[in-house]
Amino acid sequence: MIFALTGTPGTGKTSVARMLSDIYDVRSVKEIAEENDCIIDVEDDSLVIDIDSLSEIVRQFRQLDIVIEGHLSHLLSPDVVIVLRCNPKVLKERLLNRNWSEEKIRENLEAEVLDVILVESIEEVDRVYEIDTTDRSVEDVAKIVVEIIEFEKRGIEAKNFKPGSVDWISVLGDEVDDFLRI
Ligand SMILES: Nc1ncnc2c1ncn2[C@@H]1O[C@H](COP(=O)(O)OP(=O)(O)O)[C@@H](O)[C@H]1O
Repeated sequence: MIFALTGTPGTGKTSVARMLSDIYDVRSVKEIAEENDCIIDVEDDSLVIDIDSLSEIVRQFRQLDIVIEGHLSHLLSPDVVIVLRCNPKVLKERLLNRNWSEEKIRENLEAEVLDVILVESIEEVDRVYEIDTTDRSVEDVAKIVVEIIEFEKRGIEAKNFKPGSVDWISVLGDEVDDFLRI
């Protein structure tokens, strides 16, 4: 089975994937794209990837149990998608530590507020989970991901962490304008 670990940049995919790599075969979208010559371009330190070719390649992994980490992983025809979420106020602090342009940070915060990756995942795949990482340690998030994977490997839907629990617009209230290009 192919498990996609996705989410807006800064939500903790790399950190959680590092913990999972002791248990599962974990690959990043970036490394699979590099190994298979699927990188079209690099724009503002983001990769432009040939998603169709990469999806074809990823299909070969279906016989294995593999976790693919990256904010495009949900677009590679996985069996299950796990979306990490993070309160935009916390996410903003994390992204400010990257030498990204203000515009790029705002775009990513806007995407998190508007559930962009969750919506894309639901459009792509039936089995989608959503974990709010805001007040959880990396270890706790990794434990939840393992629980979901182990349930799904047995053909059982993990009842907790189904999409719909996160609503940043309500949480942010009047502050939401600060995170949207208004
Ligand atoms: N659950 C968490 N609690 C506290 N800090 C976290 C958590 N997850 C990630 N971080 C921190 O947030 C930053 C971004 O994490 P990272 O794993 O690089 O995110 P992504 O791979 O989604 O871009 C890192 O500094 C990391 O240490």
